[in-house]
Amino acid sequence: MGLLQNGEWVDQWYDTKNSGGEFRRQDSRFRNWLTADGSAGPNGEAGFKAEKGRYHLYVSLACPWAHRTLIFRRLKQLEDYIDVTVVDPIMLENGWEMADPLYGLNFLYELYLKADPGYEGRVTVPVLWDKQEESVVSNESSEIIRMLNSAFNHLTGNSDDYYPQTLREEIHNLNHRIYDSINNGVYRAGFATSQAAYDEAFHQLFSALDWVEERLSRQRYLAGNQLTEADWRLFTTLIRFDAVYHGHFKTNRQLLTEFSAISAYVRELYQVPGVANTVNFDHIKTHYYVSHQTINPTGIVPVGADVDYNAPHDRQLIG
Ligand SMILES: N[C@@H](CCC(=O)N[C@@H](CS)C(=O)NCC(=O)O)C(=O)O
Repeated sequence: MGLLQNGEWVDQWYDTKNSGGEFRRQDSRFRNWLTADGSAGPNGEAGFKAEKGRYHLYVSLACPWAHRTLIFRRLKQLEDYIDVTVVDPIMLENGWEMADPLYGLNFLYELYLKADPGYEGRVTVPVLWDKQEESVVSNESSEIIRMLNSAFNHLTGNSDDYYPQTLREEIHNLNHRIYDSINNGVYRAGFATSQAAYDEAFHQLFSALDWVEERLSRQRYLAGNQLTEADWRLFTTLIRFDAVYHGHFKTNRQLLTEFSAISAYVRELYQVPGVANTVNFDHIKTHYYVSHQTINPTGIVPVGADVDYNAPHDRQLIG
């Protein structure tokens, strides 16, 4: 685990010394948008037009942020339009490693340097790469899924919409609360290096999960009766919860299987056609337990319970 400084890779764990033991996530730096006609998106530069075969996704199957982009690639039938490289699950002193099909690189940081030799900071997945410009379109999953949601519709004919105009305000509110307390909340608990920082993250996480449980016991999806990006963003954290976060990140007030609405909801999303193929528990468990040596120095991967995500969910009875 490390970062780029002055054009060099430096092996370094997260620095929590200046923030009272709190983990603070670095903002993503590449923020352009791929659009149907190549016009500029909400931020970044223009010139990234949706085209078959032009873009490549670098993902980790372990990573909840990267997982979102794989789900959208599948739901939006983009497999023939955007190809994918999966990095190795174990991330140690060299950061993410891979057998790169495009340039024969071994490390993801080399790709970042190719895009920008002056890049400073952490080297993260997902990366949406433009083969034509040989640069990164975006390394921010929340924006990549919005691009995939609509930019290729005219090419694929798939107009399924997970970010509908009428629900946007609701989706923003949900995302805001869920990002801080749940998606990033599990990391804030797991990477905390002071009791106070851990306690705060732990309580925020479970109070948010209680709120989600209550909501999902009344309605089928987070924003009502329609499946939206807010659900997919939450799903990739929930599916990792019992296998990894509960033990490894010490988010152990209870297992997710002990929340009845949430666990049925996770099963429903898991059973959406194509989604189960994007979930790889082997990569998920190996990555966290083996890569985070400061948290789990023995590198032993706990076996855990066998949860049947294919069991009936009966969510169609709600709402
Ligand atoms: N805000 C980013 C976060 C991406 C991220 O932090 N990915 C993790 C893996 S789950 C990573 O690559 N970490 C490497 C590091 O921090 O050095 C997004 O949503 O795309």
